[in-house]
Amino acid sequence: MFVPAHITGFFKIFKDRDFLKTGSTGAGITLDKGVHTTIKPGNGDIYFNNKKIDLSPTREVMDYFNFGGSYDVMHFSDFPLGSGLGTSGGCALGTAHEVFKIIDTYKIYDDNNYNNEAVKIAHIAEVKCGTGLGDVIAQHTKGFVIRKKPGFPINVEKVKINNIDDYYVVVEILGKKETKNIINNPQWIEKINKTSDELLIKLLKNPTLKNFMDLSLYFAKTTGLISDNILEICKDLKFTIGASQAMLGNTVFCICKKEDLDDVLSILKNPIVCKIYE
Ligand SMILES: Nc1ncnc2c1ncn2[C@@H]1O[C@H](COP(=O)(O)OP(=O)(O)O)[C@@H](O)[C@H]1O
Ligand SMILES: CC(C)(COP(=O)(O)O)[C@@H](O)C(=O)O
Repeated sequence: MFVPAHITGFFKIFKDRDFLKTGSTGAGITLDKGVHTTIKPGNGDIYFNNKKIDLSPTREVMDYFNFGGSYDVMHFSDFPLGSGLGTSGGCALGTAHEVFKIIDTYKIYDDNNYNNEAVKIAHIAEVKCGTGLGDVIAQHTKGFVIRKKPGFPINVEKVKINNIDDYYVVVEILGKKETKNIINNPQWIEKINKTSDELLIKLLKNPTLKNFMDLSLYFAKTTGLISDNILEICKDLKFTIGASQAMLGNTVFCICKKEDLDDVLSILKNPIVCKIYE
């Protein structure tokens, strides 16, 4: 199962005793790169790019199904963990889908039921582990996704992108950032939430990629989440549709048209070229 990476530009945090009501509002885009997950008979081990690790959201999904003992989960990811590209969410959602395929060999569930249950299980795993709030819902929806309400029932707007093939998303990963250190910190929550309310309204009024990028950079700067280094890179990339810091990572991302791609690649040191994935 392939689950696309997801870049959040801006978001607001909602915590609730009910994990299904916990989540985030905000906006982001999914990419044609992400994480492929398979499951095979084994000992309950988790592998990430062939390295055995105990990845908490994946473990959470396996435990939900009491799946620990007899299968291994293999994640093959285009991006490292901790880069603000929804990799943990992709691992959780891919695991949930693959487990469903195995446990329901008699097709008791119809595909739509699969989908809904897999998304809920993966979302709960992310929220419980502190590794995400809205990625799974965005990765399930795919494309340019505005999340209007947190958690479930899912309430999102999938924005139609005309001439989607004209756009490139270029990312550069400059380091790691643990999501849980931000979304569980009261000071950060306060900064994030007082900034993001107006942004959602502004984007819904003018749902363009340009406006998304402008609002994302405003969010990254106003909350203080953006690093000085990434802020400088974003200034160098102002000729593009827009550039900002992927939330929550130490990663810069920009959206550009094909005619500007070579100039972007000349500025970034280790660029990864992606497309928007719907
Ligand atoms: N080597 C590792 N072993 C176990 N867990 C890891 C390892 N490297 C990263 N992780 C975990 O992966 C998760 C990454 O989630 P997150 O910070 O949300 O990053 P992302 O933006 O990739 O989703 C964190 O819980 C982190 O502790
Ligand atoms: C921004 C974030 C809270 C974390 O995203 P990541 O670092 O990619 O796990 C995301 O889950 C969201 O709610 O939009």
